[in-house]
Order: sequence, then C-alpha cells, then structure tokens
Amino acid sequence: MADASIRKMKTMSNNNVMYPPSRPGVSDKNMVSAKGLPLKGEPVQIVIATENHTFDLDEPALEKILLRKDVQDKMVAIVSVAGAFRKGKSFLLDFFLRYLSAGQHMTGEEDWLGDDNAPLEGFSWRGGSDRDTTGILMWSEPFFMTNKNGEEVVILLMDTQGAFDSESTVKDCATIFALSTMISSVQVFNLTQNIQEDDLQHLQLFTEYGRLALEANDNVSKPFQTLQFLVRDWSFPYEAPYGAAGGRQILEKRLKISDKQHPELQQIRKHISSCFDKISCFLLPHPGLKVATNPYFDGRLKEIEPEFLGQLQILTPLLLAKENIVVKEINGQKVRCKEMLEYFKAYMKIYQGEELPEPKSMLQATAEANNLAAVANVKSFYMKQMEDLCGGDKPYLSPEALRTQHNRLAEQSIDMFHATRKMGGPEFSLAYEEKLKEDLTEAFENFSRHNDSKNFFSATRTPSVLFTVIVVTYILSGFMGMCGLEMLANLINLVMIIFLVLLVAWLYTRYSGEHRSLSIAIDQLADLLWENILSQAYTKVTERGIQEVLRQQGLPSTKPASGKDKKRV
Ligand SMILES: Nc1nc2c(ncn2[C@@H]2O[C@H](COP(=O)(O)OP(=O)(O)OP(=O)(O)O)[C@@H](O)[C@H]2O)c(=O)[nH]1
Ligand SMILES: [Mg+2]
Repeated sequence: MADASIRKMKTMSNNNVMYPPSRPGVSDKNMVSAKGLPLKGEPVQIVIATENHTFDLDEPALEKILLRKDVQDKMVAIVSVAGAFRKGKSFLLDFFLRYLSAGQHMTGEEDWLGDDNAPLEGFSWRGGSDRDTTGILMWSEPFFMTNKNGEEVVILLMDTQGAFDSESTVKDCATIFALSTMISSVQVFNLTQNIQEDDLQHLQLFTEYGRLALEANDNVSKPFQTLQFLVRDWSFPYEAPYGAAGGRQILEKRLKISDKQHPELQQIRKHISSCFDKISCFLLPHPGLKVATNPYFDGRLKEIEPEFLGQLQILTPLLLAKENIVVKEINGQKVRCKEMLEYFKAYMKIYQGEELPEPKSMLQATAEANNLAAVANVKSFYMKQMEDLCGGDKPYLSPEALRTQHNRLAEQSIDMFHATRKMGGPEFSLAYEEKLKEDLTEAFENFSRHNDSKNFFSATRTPSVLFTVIVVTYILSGFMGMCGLEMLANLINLVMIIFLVLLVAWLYTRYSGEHRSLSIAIDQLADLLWENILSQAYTKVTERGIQEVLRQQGLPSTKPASGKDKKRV
C-alpha cells in the first residue's frame, strides 16, 4: 500500500501536471466498489523491476497472498493482462475487479458495472504517454468461486509491466511476458486496432522464451493454457463484428496456415498454436474520446461509450464466470495456491540465472546471424583450400611452404569476409573478424600438426630415439664389461632393457590404439631425449663430418664465426 502511494507520488512528480495522476485507488480510504460496497484489497508489487534490468521477487508479499489459511489449499486460477505499454491493461483489470467483487454478492445476471459516477479504482491506471505499471502486481484479495465442476477455486488477478516502452530492453519485455504466461491460467494479450504480424512475431519470441525456461521441448504437450487476444479500439465492425464471434473470424484469418504462405509465416503460426491449449480473440470497440484523450477522466461510466461497456459486459464473464474460469494446471495437474508459490519462485530463479540465452532485438539478432554466416562461409573456403593443399591423403609439404600458403589464404579469407554484405555495420563486424582470424590460426596449427605427422623422420622419431639408446647402451655395457666394470655394465644393461620394454610397449600402443596416454608419455620422453641430447650430438657429428670432407677437399671451413671472429669481420 505504501509502495503504491510512493509510486503515485513519483509518477506525479516525474511527469508534468499536464498528466493525470495515477489512480491506484488503494490509497483512498473511501474506495468503494461499483455496488457501493468497499473494494477490498490493494495491488501488491510481487515482481520488482530493478534499475539494472533484472527482476526481483518479493517473496513475503507473495506468501501473504498465497499462503493465507483460507487460500493455500484451494485450486488457483490466475488471470493476467500483458502487452504493449499505455494500452489500457490496468484500466481493463479494474473492471475485472468490479466484476469479481460484485460477484461475491451477486445472485444472478446483474449489472455489475454499477454506479455511473463512481471513479474506476483498483490497479493503478492513468492517461499520458509515459509508462505506469512496472514489474508484476497481484491483487491482494483473492476471490472465491465454485466452478462448474464444483471445485472451490481462488481467482487472482495479475497486472504486468507494458512491453516496448523506451526504458525496457527486449529481455525485460520477454521476461515479463514469458513469466506472466507461465504463471497465469489465462493470459490476455492486449493489442490495439488489429492483430499485426509484428504482434505475432513478438508473441512467438516471448512464448519461446517461456517455453525454453520450462524445458518443455517435447513438442507434444502444450506449455501454456489459455491465450485471449484482446483487440482494443476495433474500427472495422462492418468487416468483423465486435465481440467473440468477430474475434474468431479475425483470429482464423490471422492464424491460418496455407501451403502458399512463406515458410517463415507458417512457422510463426505453428509455433503459437503449439504453445497454448486454447486460443481465442475478442474485439472491443473504442471507449470514446473522453477515455482516450481527457486528462481528467477518472473512469466513471457515464463518460465511457455504452457500446464499449456493453462488450465489456460480455468479455468479462467470458473470462471470469464460474462456468468459464480456467484452473491453473502444470503438467496436466491442477495447482493449489501453496504449490503456485513454489512454481513462482522456481520460474523466477530461471530468469535470474544465466542459463537462458538473451533475447535480442530483431536487428541485433539478424546482424549476428549475418556475421556468423559470413564467418562460416569464409572458414569453409579456407578449409577446402587447405585440405586440397595438405589434407588427409596429400603428401608432406615443407613447413615454410605451408605457412606461405596459409598467409595467402588467410589474407584472401579476410578480404572475402569484408566483401560479404552484413547487417550491423563495420564496428559490429569487428568482433567477428577477430574470431575469424583466431579460428584460421587454430585451423592452421591443426593442419601444421597433421602435416608434420606425415614427415617420415618426425613420425619415426620415437622408435629411432629408443632404438639409438638401446644400441648405445648395448655397446657401452659391452665396453664396460671388457674393462672389468661389471657393476656399471649391469646398470647400463638395465637401462637398455627398460628402453627395450618401452620400444615394445610403444609399438603395441601404436598397433592396437589402446593405452594412448602411455604412448603419449613415451613420445614425450623420446622428444626430451632428442631435443636435449641426441639432436645436439647428431648436429655435432654431422658438422664434424662436413668439416672433415671440406678439409680433405682443401675448401675453407663453414664453421660459424665466433664472437671474436665476428668482430674481426
Ligand atoms: N483508446 C483507448 N484508450 C483506453 C482504452 N482503455 C483505457 N484507455 C486509456 O488508456 C490510458 C492508459 O491506461 P492504463 O490502463 O494505465 O494503460 P496500461 O496498458 O496499463 O499502461 P502501462 O501500465 O504504462 O503499461 C488511459 O488514459 C485510459 O483511459 C481503450 O480501450 N482504448
Ligand atoms: Mg498499467
């Protein structure tokens, strides 16, 4: 209640006096329902929108509603209204409140709209172009009803933050819509004037975000229950009449799938149909200019067009009458209030966590897709060229030649990436270009390794090293034996046997493909011996051999100049 008052004051101070004040009603002590009875309850902020674009659940506030003694064990029906901002969602919910509070005292088909001069109160609503509702609010007072199956049901009303205002990101809008769709048994999708293709696209994006959170990807069970398209200010009653029948007509037209349609359009429609158990539509007339443009309009009936009120009297029972109310079900099980609290907490956690991908704006998503496709295309060009050069069955290529070819192809690939038309501009593409360069370098390293493995000498390095050690130790042990150094000879013999065993083990692992870690360890040992001892000895021996040949031929030595010599030169 205090929050609502603070919010009211904020709205008034943020926006000029030109704007009408919020009408939370709750702060008015003398708030009365249409029938003259006090409207019990207040809007409670249960999901709070924070400044850093995250949402927090006010658990104690929600517990206060759902864990009330007379409520917690009863089945629950949650009706939510969601859609773009400033389109009369909260205003509509206040009529739902009137219906439900009058229903507690109604005996039959009475006029629940009530007094012509009573201001409309309940959830905060107001005129003006800036957003009003933030996060998610729930009416504190549950309404009790016995449905057509004789089950006692608690009805809760939920108001949501409007989508597409200038302060919310795509993720914010998707989170509120998805969360309210997951929580509610009836989601009213509030639109104005028509059902447009972009409305369907947003619905697809938001419901997919919700479906992802539920992990209901089996495509068999439908993740959500009832979706009620509500078209406000319907201006073509001569084409489709106001109300449910006209709604059905328009919905059929908009959700029709035909073979002639582009697959993308078909896919949107299939997706929406696969998400909800029941989809319907209702066309509401314009409520009149006073409602839409008068800043001092406070919701009294006498200023609203009778045609609008007439249709409202049809729509409201369609959603809230005991024969129509939809009990919340999850996985085919009817849910009680106290269970709903747990679901609420669990769903909230998913949206607060990191595991869901971030929904993006259409341009950003398209630009990302463009750039990724360009990277993939260029990479496949590079891979194909390199495969032709040094792939699987191609012979060994000198590392220098391979690097030259790589440099040439990498340059060509980057040029190709630049030349590909991509959305998002050069700055956006920069990160993808960097990634492409990294990928090409990594691919080149793999090609190089593969090429090296084709080199006979590097392929036979391990057995050669092991064999050399065996021969040297054999000769050495013989020599030591001849010198009478039996102990040393035995020790060297032991080393020889160890290396013999290593050689056999290496041959076995290479032949069988088993114990690969042992093979890698032996390779590493061989590399170590080669790099630290044998290669140096080998270089020295070959160098000395060359010098000897040159000396015999009477040619000058090719020995590298020492520090002193260099100075002299
Ligand atoms: N044209 C038109 N205006 C309406 C209708 N219903 C309510 N309004 C007006 O729309 C304005 C906004 O009403 P709200 O109920 O605060 O709208 P909202 O969708 O909750 O707005 P946010 O909370 O900002 O998302 C008010 O001035 C209402 O008088 C309708 O059916 N058609
Ligand atoms: Mg609102």
